[in-house]
Amino acid sequence: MNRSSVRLLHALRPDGRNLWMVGDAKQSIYRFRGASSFNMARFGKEDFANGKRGRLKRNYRSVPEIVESFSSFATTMCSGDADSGLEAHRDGKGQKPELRTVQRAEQQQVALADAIEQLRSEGFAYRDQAVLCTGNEKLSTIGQDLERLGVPVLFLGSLFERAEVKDLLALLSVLVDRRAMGMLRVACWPDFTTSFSDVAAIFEHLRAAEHPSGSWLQHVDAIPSVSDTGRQTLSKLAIALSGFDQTASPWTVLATLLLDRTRIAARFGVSEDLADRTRGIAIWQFLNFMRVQPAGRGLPITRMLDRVRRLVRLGDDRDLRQLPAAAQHLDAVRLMTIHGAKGLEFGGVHMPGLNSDTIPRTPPAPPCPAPDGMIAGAEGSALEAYRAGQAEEQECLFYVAQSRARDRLILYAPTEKSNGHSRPLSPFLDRLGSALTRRSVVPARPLPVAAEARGVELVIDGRLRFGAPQIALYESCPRRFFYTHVLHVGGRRTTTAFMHLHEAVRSVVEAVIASDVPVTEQELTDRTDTALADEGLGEHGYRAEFRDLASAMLRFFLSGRAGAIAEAPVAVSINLGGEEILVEPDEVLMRPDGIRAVRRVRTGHMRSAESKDVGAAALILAVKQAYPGAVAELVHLSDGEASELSLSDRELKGRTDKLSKFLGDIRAGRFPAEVSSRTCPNCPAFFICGPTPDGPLQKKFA
Ligand SMILES: Nc1ncnc2c1ncn2[C@@H]1O[C@H](COP(=O)(O)OP(=O)(O)OP(=O)(O)O)[C@@H](O)[C@H]1O
Repeated sequence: MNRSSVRLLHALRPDGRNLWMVGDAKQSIYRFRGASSFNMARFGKEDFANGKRGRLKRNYRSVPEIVESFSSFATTMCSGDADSGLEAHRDGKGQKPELRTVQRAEQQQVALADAIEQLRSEGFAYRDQAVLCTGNEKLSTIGQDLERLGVPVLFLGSLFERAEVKDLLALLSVLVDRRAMGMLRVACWPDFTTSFSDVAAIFEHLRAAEHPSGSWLQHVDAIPSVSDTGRQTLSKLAIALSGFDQTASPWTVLATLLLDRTRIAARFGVSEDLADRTRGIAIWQFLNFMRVQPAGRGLPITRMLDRVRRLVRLGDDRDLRQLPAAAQHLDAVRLMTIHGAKGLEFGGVHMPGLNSDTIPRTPPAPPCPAPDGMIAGAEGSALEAYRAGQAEEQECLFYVAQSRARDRLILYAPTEKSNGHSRPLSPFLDRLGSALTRRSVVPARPLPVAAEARGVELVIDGRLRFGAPQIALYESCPRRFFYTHVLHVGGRRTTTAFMHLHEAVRSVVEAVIASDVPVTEQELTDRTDTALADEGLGEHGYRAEFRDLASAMLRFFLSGRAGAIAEAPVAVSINLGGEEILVEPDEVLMRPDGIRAVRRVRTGHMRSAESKDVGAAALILAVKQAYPGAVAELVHLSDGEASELSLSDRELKGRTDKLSKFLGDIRAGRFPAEVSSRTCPNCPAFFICGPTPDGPLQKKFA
């Protein structure tokens, strides 16, 4: 119930006669669409005066032990009161809710799988058990872990992040990507298994000369250093894709490939394995998505891929997460968000992650809060109202989750962080009173490692050598670093006009640094215009705005050089345990105050971690080594700011140790992905990120 629904009711029935409303303030979890317990509280008073009010006190669903647990919690909730408890209608022969603690996070999923099997042996079918979490990302990980542990789950998750769908996206991308990075995944398909060294040979071949996208498949004999088996498999792939090129329709390509030219769809169709059935459903859902694509200009596959990125970035793929009704009969554990489970009930409910950093969660302040005083019934500023509402909703979520359980409720929490420090339990647990039993469990088996988390068998000839910005990328996502700087396939693909603007500014900056004579105002204007035109922005609808932006950035750049003497920047090589980090300052200035500044110039904005990351540490180390007494500066032209880097000795030591560790991890082939639904859709490797082909990969860096 939100304010709009109250107003609508008012318009329909101003006097409130014959209106009947039922609600549970303790289950108000729809704040994001304006529903709150406040609306319920005033419904029969202010909104429709003189309403009669009653309380429903009997719970028919759960065993008394579980009712006692959430009722005791309810009496302490913001939206509850001393009379919030319920009486159980069922007989009291049930089991108390349990908290099962494990030491480390990865043991939690094993404990969960063990408990699911235990309940099954007690007579609760998989389909009568649910795992509830607050968010889809967590569910996705749990779902994959449970499948690896042999527990069938009913959960699609984000369709485009599912392995079998990514496999298909990667295959389609091979037709439109000149560098064919999708081969990394296609080479892992049972139908087209290709060794890592053969895939690396394809990448090498495509880098050496320009080939129209996908055309190389018709000439596999021309690729040097591919093994005979590799050639045979690639010919099979060429036959499977024959007749299709970069202009093909994605639906036709996949329907033909899956149904006519391979046994892939048939295999999923006849498989008895529940995980295969879910994969089949995901592919069916994906094909349906592809069949109807909005009209537009450009290559259909590229357009579809761009649309997928957009949908995931905006979280607009929600409809595609829904399982079709036909899947509901499958005997598999339900994985749901608490929001998704509202209104449902299960014999056994499992709730992992009962830690203080998970529930209650304190979300960051909203970027655009409602104006103060706008939220009816709220006290304090808009931000305080937001915080209070969030705190209330976290309690409600926990209440809803518990009250889904008919017979068994099992909660889980790890007690140790990955660094060995203790990980506090959720404060909500203490509010369940004596209704909760607690025990710590030690699962007998380990969690099997996921295919994509396995290391890469990297054979490195000589030492490692990376630039400072490259190693900084390893810090933000080791997997992206692997694609970009080890395999050299992850470069930027689609460039926007805005990116061209930055390229134009960059080229003027480089020209200014390279030139010995100071630049006049007129020259700067001319150079800016030429650079913008070279980048294809001369006729752009926003050319005037782009020109203003470029001029402001370049003026700021020149103002930083005023009165300083520019020296030729030299690259500095830092040796770390025999490996090498190369730092190339953009410019070195002797300032009028006699201080030398070694500067890194970027056209964009400064990222929040940039002044403290390992790239910054490498710049400081380079300055210490080659320019004693100088200061290191990060210049960001979009911010109009130059910031001097300062790391305490302790911080610098920490970052240096980190740099050494990263180099060690790279040598050992460790490239875990830093998965985030916010940043991943922007990554060039979004569609291919995952497992790598079998076999060793030879590399030489220095
Ligand atoms: N009078 C009754 N006698 C026996 N069982 C009942 C009765 N009313 C409801 N139940 C059972 O209790 C359970 C909960 O009922 P229902 O789903 O209608 O409640 P609810 O208030 O909508 O629950 P929630 O809001 O928590 O999802 C169901 O299994 C239902 O069959």
